[in-house]
Amino acid sequence: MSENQLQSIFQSVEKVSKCLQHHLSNFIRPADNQAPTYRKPLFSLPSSPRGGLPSPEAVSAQPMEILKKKGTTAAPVTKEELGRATWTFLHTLGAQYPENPTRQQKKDVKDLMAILSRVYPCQECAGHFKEVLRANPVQAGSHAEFSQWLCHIHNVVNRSLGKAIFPCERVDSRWGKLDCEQRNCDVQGSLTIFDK
Ligand SMILES: Cc1cc2nc3c(=O)[nH]c(=O)nc-3n(C[C@H](O)[C@H](O)[C@H](O)COP(=O)(O)OP(=O)(O)OC[C@H]3O[C@@H](n4cnc5c(N)ncnc54)[C@H](O)[C@@H]3O)c2cc1C
Repeated sequence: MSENQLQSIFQSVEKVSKCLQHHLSNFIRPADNQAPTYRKPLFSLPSSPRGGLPSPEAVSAQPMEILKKKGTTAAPVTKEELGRATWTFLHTLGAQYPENPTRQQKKDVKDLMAILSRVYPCQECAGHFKEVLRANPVQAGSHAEFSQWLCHIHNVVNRSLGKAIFPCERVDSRWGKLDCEQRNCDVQGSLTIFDK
């Protein structure tokens, strides 16, 4: 391949990179009081020799450079933060769960709980959750059944941690449906259980 062809390929990549950079800047914003620190494309042609080719080090170092400059190096997540985020996910799933779930939807939430009890990224919690599921098999025949079951198992975990028991009759007022324009996020249930 000639040097001109290579040059043309890298120019195309640079264009895509600039476009990506523009989109990424929507996700990695500097704090309000900080000036933007990084405006180069993720992948750019240096004005140095090597026939216009960027060094591999320069390319691979750029994303980390962005992270360092933006001060977004990850801090460890606590067990409590992980727990709150997971319960938010699960109760929101319960709030969105349809009145008449399809067979597939019922299977999916059962599988999800089983998988969660295996891969939950806190070993002690995962082991505990496995026992909770064994003693309290998933009930997902309807919205009410599933959201009440989630409330119940959350209370089982609460009790084991010495936390207050949540009144499950209030679960629908604590955990609403996802706030989404024109209910675009609603999960559709079947009219009959034999749809799928
Ligand atoms: C599957 C799973 C297993 C876990 N196992 C362990 C474990 O073994 N050991 C451990 O230390 N931590 C465990 N955790 C984390 C623990 O449950 C808490 O999330 C964490 O201690 C933070 O508690 P919190 O008091 O902030 O509120 P959380 O218990 O996280 O609850 C968040 C919010 O949910 C609401 N809420 C509380 N109870 C209910 C309920 N029954 N129904 C509906 N809404 C409710 C309240 O408004 C509360 O503020 C587990 C989490 C999950 C998701």
